[in-house]
Amino acid sequence: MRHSERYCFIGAGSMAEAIISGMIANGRTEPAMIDVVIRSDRERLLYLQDQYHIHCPESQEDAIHKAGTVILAVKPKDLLEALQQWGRFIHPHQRVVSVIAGISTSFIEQHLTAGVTVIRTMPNTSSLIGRSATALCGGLHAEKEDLQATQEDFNAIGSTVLVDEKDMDTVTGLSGSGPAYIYYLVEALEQAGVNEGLSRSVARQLTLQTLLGAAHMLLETGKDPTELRQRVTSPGGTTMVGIETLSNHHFQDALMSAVHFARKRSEELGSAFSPSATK
Ligand SMILES: NC(=O)C1=CN([C@@H]2O[C@H](COP(=O)(O)OP(=O)(O)OC[C@H]3O[C@@H](n4cnc5c(N)ncnc54)[C@H](OP(=O)(O)O)[C@@H]3O)[C@@H](O)[C@H]2O)C=CC1
Ligand SMILES: O=C(O)[C@@H]1CCC=N1
Repeated sequence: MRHSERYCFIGAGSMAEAIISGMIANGRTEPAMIDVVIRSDRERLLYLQDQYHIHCPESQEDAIHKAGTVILAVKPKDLLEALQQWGRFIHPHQRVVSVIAGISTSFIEQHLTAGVTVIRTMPNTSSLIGRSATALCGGLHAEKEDLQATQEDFNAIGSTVLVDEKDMDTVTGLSGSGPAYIYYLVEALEQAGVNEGLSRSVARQLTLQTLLGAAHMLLETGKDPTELRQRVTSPGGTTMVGIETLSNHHFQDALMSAVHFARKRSEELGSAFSPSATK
């Protein structure tokens, strides 16, 4: 016997909600097939049940036990407690999918019954609207069908790519945290427009459509970003001055450092949870 179609989320925060919302909206599963296990925040559970009409389990232990896929969606610092609290209800016929930054599949495997399939993923909050960029890798017991099924789950909320586990920290620094870098950029562009005299609503509309248009240009033309940038940059024109100014402020270095240090932070989060940590 392999997996049931039920999903059980351990953790009811922003990432759990983003995935639940995306999976329901995209028809990957039905609200009645989803349970959420909480630590203490009953109001949050009631909110999710009200908002998404997800299942209301009689017992949290049962909800975990009956699921085919158990999704670990707690903060790294809460993982050990969550595994100690709920891990004993997880059995080897289930698939455990972690969305937790920094934590290795081997650490999770070590704290579950021997043989449980563990998949490590790194989605992002754009899951909420079906636009996540998710990378994933399998642990020791993950078979091709487990990776395929998890890819199908996450394809319902965006795109997926399989990577080696050694690359998961980089992925976390790039596309896990990435939406925040883009929002930061948008804040600055919008504010720049306001500083130069535009109304906030006009500045926002122009910024967002520029962002959207550039993303679609990259996706739909398949052209290299350097080529597309050069096409905007007329010799002696405005863009040239803008790009020079960004370069003088080490704009690209700043982004590369952001990804580098976010990756290191992901590694640090994980190093507190090495597989040798006591069971
Ligand atoms: N936010 C993001 O953009 C992304 C986050 N992630 C990863 O997703 C994970 C969750 O992040 P996020 O959703 O932002 O965090 P939140 O703090 O929003 O949610 C964490 C949830 O876990 C619950 N929780 C903690 N301990 C337990 C427990 N023992 N049993 C059941 N539930 C428990 C918390 O409940 P309570 O409120 O009671 O503490 C809370 O509902 C993190 O590991 C993060 O690395 C991955 C990709 C992107
Ligand atoms: O900031 C964090 O730690 C999480 C992981 C990736 C995005 N948010």
